[in-house]
Amino acid sequence: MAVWLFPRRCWLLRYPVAVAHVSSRVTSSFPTFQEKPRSLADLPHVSTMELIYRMVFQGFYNRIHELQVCQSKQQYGPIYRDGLKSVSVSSPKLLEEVLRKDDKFPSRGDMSAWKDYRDMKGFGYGPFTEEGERWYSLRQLLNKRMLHLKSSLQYGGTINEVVRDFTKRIQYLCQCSPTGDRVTDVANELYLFSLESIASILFEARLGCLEKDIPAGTQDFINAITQMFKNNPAVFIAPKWSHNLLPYWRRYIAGWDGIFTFAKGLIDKKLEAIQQCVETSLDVQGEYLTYLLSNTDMSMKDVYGTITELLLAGVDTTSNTLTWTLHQLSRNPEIQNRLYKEVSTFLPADQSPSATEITQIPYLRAVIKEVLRMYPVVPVNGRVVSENSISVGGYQFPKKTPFLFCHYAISHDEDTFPEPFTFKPERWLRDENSLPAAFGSLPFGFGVRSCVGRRIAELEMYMVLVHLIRQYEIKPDPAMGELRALTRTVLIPEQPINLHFVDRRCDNAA
Ligand code: HEM
Repeated sequence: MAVWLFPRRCWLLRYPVAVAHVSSRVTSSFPTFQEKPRSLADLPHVSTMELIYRMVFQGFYNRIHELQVCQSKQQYGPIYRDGLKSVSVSSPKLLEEVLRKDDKFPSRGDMSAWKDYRDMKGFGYGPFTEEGERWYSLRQLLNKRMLHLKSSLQYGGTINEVVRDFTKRIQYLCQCSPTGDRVTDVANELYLFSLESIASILFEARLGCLEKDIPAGTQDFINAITQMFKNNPAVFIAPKWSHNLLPYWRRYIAGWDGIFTFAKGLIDKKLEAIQQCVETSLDVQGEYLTYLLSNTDMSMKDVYGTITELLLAGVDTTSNTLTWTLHQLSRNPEIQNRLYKEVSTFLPADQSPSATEITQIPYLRAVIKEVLRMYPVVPVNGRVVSENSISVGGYQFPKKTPFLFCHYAISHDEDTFPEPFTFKPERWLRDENSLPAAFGSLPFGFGVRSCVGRRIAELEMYMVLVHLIRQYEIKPDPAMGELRALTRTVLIPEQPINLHFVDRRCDNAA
């Protein structure tokens, strides 16, 4: 069967992706710009059978990012049809071509699986699911209090408080460990941090994720998110008629139920508090949720949809990026040391740095940029360009062609990033003219539909890193071997990561 599906190409798959030559120079059927534009039909394409074989029998279902590298860089070139009716794009130049021709109200494509749940249960759409002019108005509203640098800095105090509790928790976990410095499953701890942090901004309330015992409702919510994301790819890929026949749909719906029940409970509680203030003529105090709730254009069902989507988007993304960061720093002591020195130079010791100070440390920013290049937390993204037919890479595409952006393959392109599998924050420190191509790594997306939480995510990540690095030297677990990534909608570590947090104030820190 393998021979039938991959007549002359299957040898490629025997090489581990991490060491394979990855270069956008592999442009087998890529036309030069002098040629007459070709059409969709001229593109190299993956058959649906091949895709199924790769996903199911070769196990790429969980490693879609690796499949991007195999298919786009080694087999089909930087633009091809991917077996699901989309056009895959995997070079910085082609990505730029598509994004610069994007619609006024960009669309990521079919979100019907997410919409179906909201329609079934009577919830409104949030920034992910909303489209067209309604999406645009919603984004205008959300951007004001979240995306603009000045407005995001106002959350510095809230995040600092959560970070302080997180470092206390790390200290407690270390003390409980047999060696006095070990934290097991760091990803889980960072997940709790990210959830506590984004919830404290959105709901203006603490959830208790960083306490010794996590409240039961919070744990149910965490489990519900995991369940929804785990079943999400199957729901997107499988035809609608199969939903009620196979178990994934039931699990998917149960996951969403848990997510919305939790978010709705917190929103309703806040609303009650606001109503009490109004009834007793007290000033209504608050930040994000209060701002949305007091916006008369938003119905309650839209508030539920919006806050829930913000909450969802703000947890796995930040926590996984932080997990990969600590993993890389533990494996690269010289980089960690440089970061420690720079942080110590920029910030006065033993003082909680302000949000403004923290966003101005070049090496800290470079470390996060490099982590997001190596592990783009959203490894696949897309656009459907509906307004005009467009030409990309010398091919002419009709309106409504769905494009899939292979961000993992793009940010591992050898021509843009020499030694793409090596962690080198210095890449991002050069002067503006010699920085890597702008579209080589776009972890937060591009344009008006890019990540609304970017500023908050950066602030959270910088703050927690500064606190950790000032207090601890982070060392790897010697028992841990190579660590691969899995695609679970976002890019996650394949196995739990344990780390040693050696207190710098003790003599045993190197
Ligand atoms: C490391 C952290 C994060 C990364 C790498 C990240 C990345 C992304 C990416 C790639 C997109 C799609 C952009 C596009 O299509 O062009 C996106 C969208 C989005 N992100 Fe983030 N994100 C992060 C954190 C957050 C946080 C903390 C929040 C919430 C406060 C958030 C909320 C959203 C929302 C609501 C959207 C949809 C925007 C829209 O469609 O209008 N993200 N993010």
